[in-house]
Amino acid sequence: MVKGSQKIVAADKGIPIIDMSQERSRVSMQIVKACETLGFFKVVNHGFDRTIISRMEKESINFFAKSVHEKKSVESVNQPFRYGFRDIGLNGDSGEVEYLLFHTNDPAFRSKASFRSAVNCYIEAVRQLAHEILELTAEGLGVPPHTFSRLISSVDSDSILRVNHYPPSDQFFGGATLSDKSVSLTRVGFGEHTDPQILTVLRSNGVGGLQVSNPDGMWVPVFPDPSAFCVNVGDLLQVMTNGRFISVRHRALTYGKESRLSTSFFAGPPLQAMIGPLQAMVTTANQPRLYQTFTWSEYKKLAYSLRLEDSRLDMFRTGKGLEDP
Ligand SMILES: C=C1C[C@]23C[C@@]1(O)CC[C@H]2[C@@]12CC[C@H](O)[C@@](C)(C(=O)O1)[C@H]2[C@@H]3C(=O)O
Ligand SMILES: O=C(O)CCC(=O)C(=O)O
Ligand SMILES: [Fe+2]
Repeated sequence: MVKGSQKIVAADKGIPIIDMSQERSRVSMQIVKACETLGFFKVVNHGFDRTIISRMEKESINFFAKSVHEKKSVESVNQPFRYGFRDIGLNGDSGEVEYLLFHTNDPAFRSKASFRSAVNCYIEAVRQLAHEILELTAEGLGVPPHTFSRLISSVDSDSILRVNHYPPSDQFFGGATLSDKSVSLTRVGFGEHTDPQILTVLRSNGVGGLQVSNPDGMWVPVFPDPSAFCVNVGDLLQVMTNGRFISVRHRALTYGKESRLSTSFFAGPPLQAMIGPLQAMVTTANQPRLYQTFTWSEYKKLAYSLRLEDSRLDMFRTGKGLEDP
């Protein structure tokens, strides 16, 4: 069931599509604007090696076509990095989705060498793309270029790769099937949430399902474009920009006749990194400091103790006790 009365507007309405082959200063200005207005944009002409994408997609399709027993056997001991089926997180969330989660510094899983190699190559390439987007973001904001990117390029950065597979609506994993006429064909694949990290870089096959919430409170379906990457601001970037950027709420629905495959890279900092509003974002009386400073480890622990749809950032607003000295 899809709950809530939030209206849905036309696909891609208000979603910026940024051509990365333009002059650098234009790209960086457009990125900043997109992060301020929606917290979400697509990038095209990004230079990502297409063979890396197609290998990753082919291996993922082969993997998800296996039996559940085989899929479960890839599990590493390194929880929560695993194969998951319907359950999301550890606090009772679920959806019409199965997935693989890897820590990018140790994507250890028991699968064939060609899949492991495809995953490793993809991680390196998508990390570089995230790095480039974060440098452009810093340039657009007029802060030192490595302000954000250094956090994700450190050897101990805590980034995650997630591969999601959403079944077509006639093959839902749980509950009623198409033969039950009273059942809606639209289900929640991945419930509404924000991503806790700095930045997410996502791509999908040509099947739709992703929706983002716009500032008018409408859901905007994201038109699927396998040649583009979708980028969304995460909670930490909202904090570092002192609320100037929006950590966008988003969800994935499943309603089509075909399987949807999405691959997301969640760019996170090292666990002990201190995260707080940048000085440059808190200078004037018009921009009072909105958030406390905390470590990513503290924030992550809180995020993982809550439900998917919970707003965690509110707990780190200033004026909530625990102020910085
Ligand atoms: C319900 C949850 C799943 C999640 C951990 C959490 O407790 C809240 C944040 C969720 C999320 C959303 C973005 C990513 O998909 C994810 C891997 C992340 O870092 O935070 C998931 C977590 C998860 O699936 O374990
Ligand atoms: O599959 C998608 O398009 C969205 C998935 C997502 O939001 C996530 O994995 O955090
Ligand atoms: Fe997400």
